[in-house]
Amino acid sequence: RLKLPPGPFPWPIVGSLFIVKEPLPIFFAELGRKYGPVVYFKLGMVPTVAINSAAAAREVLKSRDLEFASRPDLGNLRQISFDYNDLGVAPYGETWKLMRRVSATHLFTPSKLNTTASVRHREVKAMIKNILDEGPEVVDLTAATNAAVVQGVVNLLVGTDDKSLGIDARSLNGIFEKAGEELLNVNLGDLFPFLRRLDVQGLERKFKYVVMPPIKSLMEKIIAHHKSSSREVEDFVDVLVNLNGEDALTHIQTIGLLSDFFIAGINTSQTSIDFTLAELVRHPAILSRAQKEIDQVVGSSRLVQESDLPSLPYLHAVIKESLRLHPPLPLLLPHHNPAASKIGEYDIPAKSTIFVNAWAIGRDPSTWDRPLEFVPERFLERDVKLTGDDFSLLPFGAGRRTCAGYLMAMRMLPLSVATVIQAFDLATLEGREVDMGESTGGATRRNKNLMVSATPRLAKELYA
Ligand code: HEM
Repeated sequence: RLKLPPGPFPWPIVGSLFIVKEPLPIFFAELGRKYGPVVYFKLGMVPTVAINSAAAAREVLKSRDLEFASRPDLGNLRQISFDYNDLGVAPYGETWKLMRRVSATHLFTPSKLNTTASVRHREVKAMIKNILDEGPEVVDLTAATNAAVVQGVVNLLVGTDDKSLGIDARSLNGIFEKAGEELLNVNLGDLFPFLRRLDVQGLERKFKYVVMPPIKSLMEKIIAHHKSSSREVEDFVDVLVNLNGEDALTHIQTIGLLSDFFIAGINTSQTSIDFTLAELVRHPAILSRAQKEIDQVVGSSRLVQESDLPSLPYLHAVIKESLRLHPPLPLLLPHHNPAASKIGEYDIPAKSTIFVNAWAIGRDPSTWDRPLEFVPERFLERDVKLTGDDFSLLPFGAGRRTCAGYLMAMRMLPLSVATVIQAFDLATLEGREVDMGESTGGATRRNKNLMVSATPRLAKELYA
């Protein structure tokens, strides 16, 4: 007899579907308070486990990492990944290993990232120019930073600054945003496998015939352009089309990997910059301490550079605190165990979907003192790394499926925040508080754009 983790009663066929409430991270945390850190339930017919403690997360992502390193086979994911010819949602196996190796050895190495630092510096300059042009009294900081992130990531990936490409970053991002929205639709075939082949809602047909063709043809245009021209700074496509030997990717794998980077890299970066700036605007003393640190290390005659980042420990503490409270992917990406496994004393049936609740773990009162308060100082006293070796802080996940873009994200995020606060004194608009309302599910976003006053702090020529 299996010893399953505790959880709500599984009704035949529907399981616990009727008690599920959005937002899922909060719902799973509530289940955790009732049943314990490892909760078992059925979403429709699918065995599902919610992990709400650092100790249980350590077991899933470290001790039994290999057993839980796959992803569930979901209809929408299959379509968006060109039939799992990708990295982010491919099952654990040979394609995933190839994609991961290519990403780790050819794209996200420190030396490769150094060669593209100029692209990121250009984009943060665009960010502060956007803010200056709008300010100083009323600035939509979310819009200004989001636009620069899109431009920056897209330039790093496909080099849209190369005018002969004839594609602009915003419209390219637009087609991925649409695909991202479609991804959020619950596919009944995933919950009730006997419906799978029928595609009763037509979601998979929509992906196949409406959503994916424009993505595929744009990616094909971009790849063809890169094969016949070169750029000053090598972008990701340049690297991918020149791979050879055992690292060479097929045409569809190149498209799948690039699409992953668009989907995984843009929203997460925008959300984390936006939340961090919102917390700083809400906490003027913390903002001022972070600005002082930058002033001391960088001065005011030049803008902060990526090479300055290691000398800014308080800035890093601010970033960690923001990611602790507001992980952009609060449930990571779903994990999956193809074979039966265990977590602690409990049996986990084969083919379960595992949600690691990074949101709840980051707010766990048994780990964090004053868990709901924004206190960056806690990370000056306690060195907790973001790379998943401390399982109480998991914004990037951990183990084999940890974020592939971590090194790039941890350049873009601190650089963007540091440049904005070095260049501007930010304050809430008179009489208004920062609205921290968020919609959270698979991914989190603040509901309202961050409106602030932004008074320049540096000489005019630095904003040009
Ligand atoms: C602050 C920004 C970011 C955060 C918080 C973040 C967070 C995450 C998380 C939580 C996962 C899932 C880990 C798991 O399932 O265990 C993930 C996976 C991934 N991320 Fe990120 N990410 C960020 C930025 C980026 C960027 C900039 C890129 C690339 C351009 C990227 C590419 C990926 C990919 C490809 C995966 C799938 C890895 C796999 O399944 O093997 N991410 N990320």
